[in-house]
Amino acid sequence: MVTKLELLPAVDVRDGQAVRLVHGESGTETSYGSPLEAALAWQRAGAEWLHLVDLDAAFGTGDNRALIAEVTGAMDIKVELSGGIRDDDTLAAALATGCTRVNLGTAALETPEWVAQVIARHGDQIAVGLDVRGTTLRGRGWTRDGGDLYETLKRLDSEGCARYVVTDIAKDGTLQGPNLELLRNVCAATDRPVVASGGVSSLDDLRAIAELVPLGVEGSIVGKALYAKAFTLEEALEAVSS
Ligand SMILES: O=C(O)c1ccccc1N[C@@H]1O[C@H](COP(=O)(O)O)[C@@H](O)[C@H]1O
Repeated sequence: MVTKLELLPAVDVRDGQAVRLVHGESGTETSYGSPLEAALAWQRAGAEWLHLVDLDAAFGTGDNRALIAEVTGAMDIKVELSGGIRDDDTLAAALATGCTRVNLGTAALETPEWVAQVIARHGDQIAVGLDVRGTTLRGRGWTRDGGDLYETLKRLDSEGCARYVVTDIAKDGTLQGPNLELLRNVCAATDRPVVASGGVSSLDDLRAIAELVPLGVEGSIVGKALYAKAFTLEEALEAVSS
């Protein structure tokens, strides 16, 4: 149980570049250069976590596996890895990078038996990404519906899932503020820690998410706001430090 909100600066990789998308839609990329440089910059700024995403693997347009392994290997901080981790081979490759945990999206919707097995086998190293539009989960690069958020949450809870990364797709990459109501509702539906994702635009947004720590929000992913220089990571860490 954390008392202070953890921040996870994001590095999303597409075609070898660090990018940000709007609503997670392919084709909306803004490029921010080298993923390794971005990750090292967040580490130098004091991050304790990195949220590293292979977008090509998530979209099914190839993968950046070697680069993701290079970036993870270069980090002294904890790494949460996601995108395209859907079977034994991709999970083994992800865990072999030395990452702290992986975040499963599509697999939790399409191959629930496999996900139950890997939760049982790997425990805290497995998080599930609940990527939602309204209360409908989306998989395969957020292009396909994958069932009801709360039914899936109930199933995953019963299987022992350690934590959830909750993304409001409508907010992601928009700088429109987080969906606090969604976070409150998910926290009310599970006793597992929740990592918030999508929409952070200001230090006040982070303070508002930090107020949900007593409800079960453990961390927040921060992406576009950092790349757009709405604030620095140092300022963000300071804002949630008490
Ligand atoms: O992070 C994004 O912007 C994003 C956009 C579109 C698809 C996925 C995205 N991110 C991460 O990918 C995993 C899902 O990958 P998969 O379904 O397991 O292959 C998701 O949890 C997000 O962390």
